[in-house]
Amino acid sequence: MTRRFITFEGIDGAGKSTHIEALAERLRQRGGEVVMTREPGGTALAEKLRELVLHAPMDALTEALLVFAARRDHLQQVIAPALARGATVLCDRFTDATFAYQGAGRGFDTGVLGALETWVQQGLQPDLTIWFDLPAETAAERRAAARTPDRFEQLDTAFFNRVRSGYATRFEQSPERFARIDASLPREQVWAQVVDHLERRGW
Ligand SMILES: Nc1ncnc2c1ncn2[C@@H]1O[C@H](COP(=O)(O)OP(=O)(O)OP(=O)(O)O)[C@@H](O)[C@H]1O
Ligand SMILES: Cc1cn([C@H]2C[C@H](O)[C@@H](COP(=O)(O)O)O2)c(=O)[nH]c1=O
Repeated sequence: MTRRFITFEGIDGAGKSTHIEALAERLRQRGGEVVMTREPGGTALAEKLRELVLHAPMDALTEALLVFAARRDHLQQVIAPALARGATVLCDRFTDATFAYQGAGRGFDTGVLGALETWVQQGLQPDLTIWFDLPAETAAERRAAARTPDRFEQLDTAFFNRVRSGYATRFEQSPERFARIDASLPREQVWAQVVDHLERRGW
């Protein structure tokens, strides 16, 4: 069975969650185990760290260390075992989010983030990263209609413009790994782009 590690990225409110469940269903219909998970989170320990990262005041280094600590536990307990048994793992956010939010958004040293990435992941990278890209203003309008904001969602458009440019930098560094989706379009057209990228890979 083909093991695949697919991650979903984008600024808050980009529309990732809307499509992950549908993609899981599509892949299940083709046979094989599909594991849906998220970061920060995905294990009991990592979900506790998620609560802190999303709600407790802290500086950018603390934030970066906590998301990587959560990631290490998640990789050890969930992602690596699932990939080893041949499952497809769909993960709502991964390390590109750390470069985008803590790196570009908060201004934290990306060299340090790169060192942590190497230590924590030991070379493991997603096979495909679906990046839901849209203007910060559009995402803010969607979030406003949807929910109570957490620590990140309270930040201004300038922060989310930096986060978006952080994703663009990661995209430029590894274009073969990324599928960039125009997430400003209506849901059906966003989904059609997701399917098109999978079909291009024969998935
Ligand atoms: N293409 C779309 N057009 C208009 N609204 C959308 C579209 N896709 C999703 N939405 C709406 O925008 C809001 C945010 O979507 P969603 O929760 O899927 O985003 P997200 O990227 O998972 O956000 P977060 O990462 O912050 O959890 C929801 O209310 C959702 O219904
Ligand atoms: C993995 C990761 C996440 N974040 C931020 C990005 C979001 O604002 C939240 C997660 O919320 P979501 O609704 O589940 O998308 O956490 C981060 O700053 N750094 C990271 O590495």
